[in-house]
Amino acid sequence: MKDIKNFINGQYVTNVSGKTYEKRNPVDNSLIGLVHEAGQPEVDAAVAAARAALHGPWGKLSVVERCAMLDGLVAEINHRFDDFLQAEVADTGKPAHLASHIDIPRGAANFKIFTDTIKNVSTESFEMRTPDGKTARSYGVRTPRGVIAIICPWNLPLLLMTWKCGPAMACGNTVVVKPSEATPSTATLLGEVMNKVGVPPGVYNVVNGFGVNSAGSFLTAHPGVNGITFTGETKTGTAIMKAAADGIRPVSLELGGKNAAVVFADCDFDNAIATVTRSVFENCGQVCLGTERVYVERPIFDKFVAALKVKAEGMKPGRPFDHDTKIGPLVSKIHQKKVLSYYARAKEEGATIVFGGGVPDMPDDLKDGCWVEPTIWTGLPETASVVREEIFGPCCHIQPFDTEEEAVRMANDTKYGLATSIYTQDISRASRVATQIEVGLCWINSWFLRDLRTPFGGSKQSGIGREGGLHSLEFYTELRNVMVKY
Ligand SMILES: NC(=O)c1ccc[n+]([C@@H]2O[C@H](COP(=O)([O-])OP(=O)(O)OC[C@H]3O[C@@H](n4cnc5c(N)ncnc54)[C@H](O)[C@@H]3O)[C@@H](O)[C@H]2O)c1
Ligand SMILES: O=C/C=C/C=C(\O)C(=O)O
Repeated sequence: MKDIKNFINGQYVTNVSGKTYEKRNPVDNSLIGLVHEAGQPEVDAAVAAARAALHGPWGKLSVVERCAMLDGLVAEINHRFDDFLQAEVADTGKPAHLASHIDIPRGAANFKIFTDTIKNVSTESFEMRTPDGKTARSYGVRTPRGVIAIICPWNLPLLLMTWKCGPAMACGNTVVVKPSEATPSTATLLGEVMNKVGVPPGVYNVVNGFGVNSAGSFLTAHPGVNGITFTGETKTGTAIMKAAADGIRPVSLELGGKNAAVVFADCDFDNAIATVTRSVFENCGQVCLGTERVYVERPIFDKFVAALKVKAEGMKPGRPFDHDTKIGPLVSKIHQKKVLSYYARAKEEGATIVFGGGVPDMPDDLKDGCWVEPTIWTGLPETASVVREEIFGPCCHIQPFDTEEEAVRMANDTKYGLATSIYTQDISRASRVATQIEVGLCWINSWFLRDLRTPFGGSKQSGIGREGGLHSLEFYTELRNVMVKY
């Protein structure tokens, strides 16, 4: 059984309170280990260590020296690929082939993209004539923002944590990470790698625990934190934004979504089916960019529904390392209960259940896992709960449409604005629709393809700010203007 501790000032520590909580395997509900919950003392110690590290050897490194150290981190994460894979799969239950193609490679890539970016960043300079006839020149100076609080969700634990840690550290900040209570292992494991490559103590810290009245809220309320970057539910984003207001700390928020796929009759049908299958069911539907609303032009509606049903029927649930496993469990019993409540709601509201809607019949040794069936609904109005509210499970509602205007109107009819995918071979129409959809991320004939230099983030109630490439500098650095007269 694992003993999952906090990582503060380069040391693995438990806590003053002695409080622990169980981490269970979502596949079969077996006990993975005990997590030592960080309380106020541990959060205080982590923030103090991060503050001290800013003024120690870390703060004295040049950009090139800092990036060289982080490139060593990239190599060591790749060297310990299997350790991270085992830890992530144990925490989440996700299929190993998914984690080995998405989650773990991004753990390294999310540092590499920012060491490459930061080494080549310039700032602007202007010259002006002064009133007394002399000259003045301005130039920009970027400095680290300071101690960054990083609060992460459970669906892509290593990917989403390093997506914040990478730019934060490449820009010279120090960090205190609060992983999700459901998935503490990879963030905690990364501490070993930080020590191995010589990242000074206090630069990277991990406090495990929950949100309210636990490590999460202690961290966001801490006056020693200079910025908060958060990924999680929109309602949590609201709470964190309120906490950040005291002391006027900036936030970067990646929040919830209720993403649409818009499928036109002229699409490459096989590509559309294959890609929507991924965007609905991949990671057991636990991807913020995932599709829960599918709009299909009427001439191909029946054909599309039938084809997606065949894909859902082929989604064999199973253990992460079984080669024929196509879908894993949800991350926890709590989340399984939430998703099943929406399955029940859809039935009550009169949905046609094309496939799924319940719990799969699992072998005895897996029956206690957090399993749900991949599910497809049709026949509901746009006002139905499963069409309006984020479920974050392997399910979608498919709605026909007759005109482009109707499709755009329905896709935009949500408080969220995270991601959309559009399927058509008419590039003019694709561009026309993409510029009307109110989201931060729009894929055409594709989904979840990522160029890490591009701006990533949500509109409306799906987030604040953009992270990726140069865009991350806005949050992770302070830009100072210096003017000299001569
Ligand atoms: N936009 C994105 O890039 C993105 C990516 C992944 C997940 N998400 C969203 O995250 C949600 C699923 O993840 P989740 O269930 O872990 O989200 P969540 O909001 O319940 O928790 C996220 C993190 O916040 C912490 N937390 C909760 N309340 C807090 C508080 N008051 N103060 C400080 N910390 C607090 C939790 O402990 C956890 O570490 C979904 O809504 C999904 O859409 C968004
Ligand atoms: O579940 C949400 C996925 C988010 C993905 C990213 O933040 C990324 O690919 O950088």
